[in-house]
Amino acid sequence: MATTPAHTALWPAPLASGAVDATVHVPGSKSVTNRALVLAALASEPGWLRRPLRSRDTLLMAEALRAMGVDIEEGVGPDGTGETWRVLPTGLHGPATVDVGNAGTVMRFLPPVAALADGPIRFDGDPRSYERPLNGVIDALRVLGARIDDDGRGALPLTVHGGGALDGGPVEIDASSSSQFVSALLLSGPRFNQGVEVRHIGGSLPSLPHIRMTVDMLRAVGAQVDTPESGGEPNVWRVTPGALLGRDLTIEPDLSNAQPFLAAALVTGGKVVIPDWPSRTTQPGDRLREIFTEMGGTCELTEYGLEFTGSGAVHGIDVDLSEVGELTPGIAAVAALADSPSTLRGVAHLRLHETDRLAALTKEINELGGDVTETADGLHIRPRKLHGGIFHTYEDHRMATAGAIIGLAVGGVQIENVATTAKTLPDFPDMWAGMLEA
Ligand SMILES: O=C(O)C1=C[C@@H](OP(=O)(O)O)[C@@H](O)[C@H](O)C1
Ligand SMILES: C=C(OP(=O)(O)O)C(=O)O
Repeated sequence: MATTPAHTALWPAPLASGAVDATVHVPGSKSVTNRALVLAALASEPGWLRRPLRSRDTLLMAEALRAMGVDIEEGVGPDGTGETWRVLPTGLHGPATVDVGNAGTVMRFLPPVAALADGPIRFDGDPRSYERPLNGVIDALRVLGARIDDDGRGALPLTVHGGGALDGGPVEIDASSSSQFVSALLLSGPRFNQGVEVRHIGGSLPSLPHIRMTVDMLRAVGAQVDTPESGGEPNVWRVTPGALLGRDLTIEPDLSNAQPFLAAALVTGGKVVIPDWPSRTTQPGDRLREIFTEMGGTCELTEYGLEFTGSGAVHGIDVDLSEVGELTPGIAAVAALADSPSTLRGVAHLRLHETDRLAALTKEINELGGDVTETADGLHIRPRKLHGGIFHTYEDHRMATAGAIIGLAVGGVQIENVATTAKTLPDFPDMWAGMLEA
């Protein structure tokens, strides 16, 4: 059960005075930015990231790579159009210390990179990072030839004793607690002497679109990857050793961070346009077009972006979210305001995210008068008339944005520590106010 944290600053979530009608420019994807940084750091030539996300998770990733010797210059692009990061992969060096904060992508993607460095890399992070599973990465790296000092719990803190190279080869892991274990091994795989063959042997694997994102981005920088989808065995991914190209990559908007704004259109019966919504993407947030349509909206994807319109009615939904777990808090918030019950399934692994999201959503929605129960792998949400109160966020950015969605429709909701949105969307309070003023 999530315990109630001490109150920090309270942010009065704005109540919508009517239907929203806004265009919201959403910053770059966390998942794409952090993969792009890792791949550029492992490449054999310089690369560029255009419109990267600047948030706690991505700045921690950049800082960690810099600590290992990678040169990352942040600036404005050659054509003057927005922010561009230039990555100069100048070798991976230790000793170094990496602060992972509470970023799953940093704590999972970087130990394999550290194994390629020429000295010890110490990993530490927020208290919650000690509780998030890392055993799949630690055990696999040992099988692949790395030396790691940890305290035996399969979690942070730890030191990877980089030896300048790693054998690589075949490895079996149970990635049912996080798809990031698979992504982590694949991302560095081209740089292992024998490449890598990752075989998942546990229960069902969550967040498959994020593994597809890893594979697509590896292929885009020249790696050869065999996957279950490309005719390989189920649950087996193979990466051939080889040099990676430096690319000039424009980062897509973060579609999971578009979620609260789309939800605002849904719950107020308004309209929100998200420019630059990609026509083809591996981001899980793309599933919102279908999920929020089933919950009462309509959407149109044009060359300009996504236009999403609420009908005024909000319906409950019965949905398996195993592929798109990070969307759960926002869907739960909308479901709490719906005209019929919802069942959200397939997301037991959310107990291991920034906080135990199933416990936290249940507790916080119920404290506003809701009727939510936890199941083994999700939530039952029976909408009831809600009232104001403090919505605790447990240092979870998606709890904060979920609370803001409820606050649009329920007066007197106060979000504790809205600043925690800085993990992936530092401008959230201003963007939210801007949407309501538009
Ligand atoms: O690889 C990624 O970028 C992510 C994978 C998913 O992790 P899990 O598989 O641990 O849920 C997702 O929830 C997280 O927000 C980002
Ligand atoms: C689970 C999430 O993050 P992380 O990358 O820290 O796992 C998330 O952003 O919802």
